[in-house]
Amino acid sequence: MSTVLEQIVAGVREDLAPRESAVPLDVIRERAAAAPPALDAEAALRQPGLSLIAEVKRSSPSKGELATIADPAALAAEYAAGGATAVSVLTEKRRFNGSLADLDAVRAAVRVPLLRKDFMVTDYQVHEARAHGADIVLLIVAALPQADLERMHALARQLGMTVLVEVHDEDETRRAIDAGATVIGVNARNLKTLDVDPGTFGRLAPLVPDTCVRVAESGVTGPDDAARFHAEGADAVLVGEALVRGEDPRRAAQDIVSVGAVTHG
Ligand SMILES: O=C(O)c1ccccc1NCC(=O)[C@H](O)[C@H](O)COP(=O)(O)O
Repeated sequence: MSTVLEQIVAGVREDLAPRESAVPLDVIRERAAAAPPALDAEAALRQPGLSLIAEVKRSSPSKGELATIADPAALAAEYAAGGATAVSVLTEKRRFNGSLADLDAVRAAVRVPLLRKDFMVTDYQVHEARAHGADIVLLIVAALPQADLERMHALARQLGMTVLVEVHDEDETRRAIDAGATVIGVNARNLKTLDVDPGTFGRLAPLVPDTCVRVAESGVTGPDDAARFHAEGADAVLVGEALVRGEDPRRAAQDIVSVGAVTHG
């Protein structure tokens, strides 16, 4: 029996085929090269305090529909107004009900760095992310053989993007470091079983070199969780469900960002 992650990746590959036919690799490459330069998301995430990567997430395999989000650009603008350092846009269609059109709409609406959140398994998707204005791409170690991880990491860096390399266990953390990752996301969610273990970040963060940006991903329900991850060494938290389910996403973003507020003087 295949895992949830394998099923998602199989669907992603199927959905990719018609896009590759409509816009061949050499064309998407040219579009990526012609896009306005990527914002330096890594530098933004390295600022003192706790950074928030706020996610536009309609649905998920674990929870089904989370929020309708008729206007992803308006939601992203609220996140940015609330102090989010970056906005993550899920572009996977089948399980998350996202799209590249969402990424385009958010790109047009906000000036903060944008993460294309998808299941990246080909170089084509990396060029595609850049062509649609992404400043950050996610590479999930569990979804990639090491050679692909290293090649796609290098490609995204060549295109000027920041790469968020996602891990869930010790071996994946070592593989991320070997691939040259400088921004490592520890996902509390096991993408094979969907179980969320809040202790994952605390266990793996000490294995991540101090030179890397450490991001705590998944299961952050609000400022208390964010404060705990910050105390355990997180430079940033990636939050989806808690923000999209709330009544006031700007306020919810502010509450998380204020956890790491740096006081001067
Ligand atoms: O969210 C899921 O159920 C999920 C299932 C399988 C693969 C990936 C999944 N989520 C992607 C993410 O990494 C999260 O959207 C992100 O970390 C935010 O998580 P949360 O704050 O718990 O919504």
